[in-house]
Amino acid sequence: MSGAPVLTATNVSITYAVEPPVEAVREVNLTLHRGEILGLAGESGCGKTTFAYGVNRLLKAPAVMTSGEVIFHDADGTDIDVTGLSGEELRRFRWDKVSMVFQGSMNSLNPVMNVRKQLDDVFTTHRPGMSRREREQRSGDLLKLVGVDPGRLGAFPHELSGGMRQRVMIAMALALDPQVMIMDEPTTALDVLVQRGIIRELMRLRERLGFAVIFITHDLPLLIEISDRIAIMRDGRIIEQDTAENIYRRPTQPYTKQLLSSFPSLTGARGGFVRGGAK
Ligand SMILES: Nc1ncnc2c1ncn2[C@@H]1O[C@H](COP(=O)(O)OP(=O)(O)OP(=O)(O)O)[C@@H](O)[C@H]1O
Repeated sequence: MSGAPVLTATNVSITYAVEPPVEAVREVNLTLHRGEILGLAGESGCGKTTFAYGVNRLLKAPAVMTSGEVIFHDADGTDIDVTGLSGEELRRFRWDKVSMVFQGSMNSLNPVMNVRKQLDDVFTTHRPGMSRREREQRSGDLLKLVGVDPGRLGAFPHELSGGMRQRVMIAMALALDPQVMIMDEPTTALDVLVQRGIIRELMRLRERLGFAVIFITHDLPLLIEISDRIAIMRDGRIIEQDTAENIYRRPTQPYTKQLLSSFPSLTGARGGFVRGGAK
C-alpha cells in the first residue's frame, strides 16, 4: 500500500514563547509515505496538534518552529521545502498539496453561505480556469463522494447535522485532490455511529484516491484499526513508531503499553486485533 515518501519532517521542534516557554514538539522525525495512513497517538497536551499545525505552516505566535525541516515530495518529482514557503506559494501549497480537517472544522463553515458557494470559492481561488459548469459538477461529485446528497448543495450549515457538516468539510479538503490529508480528531465531536460511518467512508476514499493521511487522535483502538503505521507521542517527542500490528502486539515502550492498557476494548477478553492482522 505505501510507497515512496510524500512528506518528511526532520528534527522539528516547536516552542510556545510564553513565560516559561513550552517546548511542545521536540526533535520530531516522521516520514509519511504515499498512500499510507500514519496514526499519531498520545495523551492530550503531548503536542500532536502543534505538530500538525507546524507541518502545514499554520502556527501562530507565540508558537515558533525553533528547528527542523518539512519537505513535501510532490508527485511530479519536485521537493518543496514547506518551511521555506511564504505568501502566495504557501497559499497554493495548502489545500492543493496538503489539506487538513480538524475536530472543529464543521464549525468553520460560513453560516451565511450555502454549501455550493463554499465549495465554489475553493475552486475560484485555486482553479481559476474552471468554468461555472465544471465547478457545479465537481461540487456535486464531491458531496456524493463523502456520502451527502448533492441535492444539499443549496443548504446552509445550520440545515445540516454535525456529521453532514463534517462530511462537507472533508469534501472541501478533498476538493483539489491533495496528496496528503492531515486529520486532527476529525470525528471526535460526533457520536460513535456517525464517527464510524465517516471513518469507513474515508478509508474507502483513501483506497480510491490514493492520498496519504496523518491521522491524529487519542483514540488508540481506532488508530490500530485504520493505520498502516503508528507513532506514539509523549511530551513532544515520538517515543515509538512501528506498524499498527507491532504497536498492538509488540509494543516496546512502557508508555505505549500503558496507553494500550488504558483502553479496555484492546485488552479485554472480547478485544482483538480488528484487522485480523491481515494486511
Ligand atoms: N497558545 C499556547 N501557549 C502556550 N502553550 C500552549 C499553547 N497552545 C498549546 N500549548 C501547550 O503546548 C503543548 C502541546 O499542546 P497540543 O495542543 O499540541 O497537544 P495535543 O496533543 O494536540 O493535545 P489535544 O489532544 O488536547 O489537542 C501543551 O502543553 C499545551 O499546553
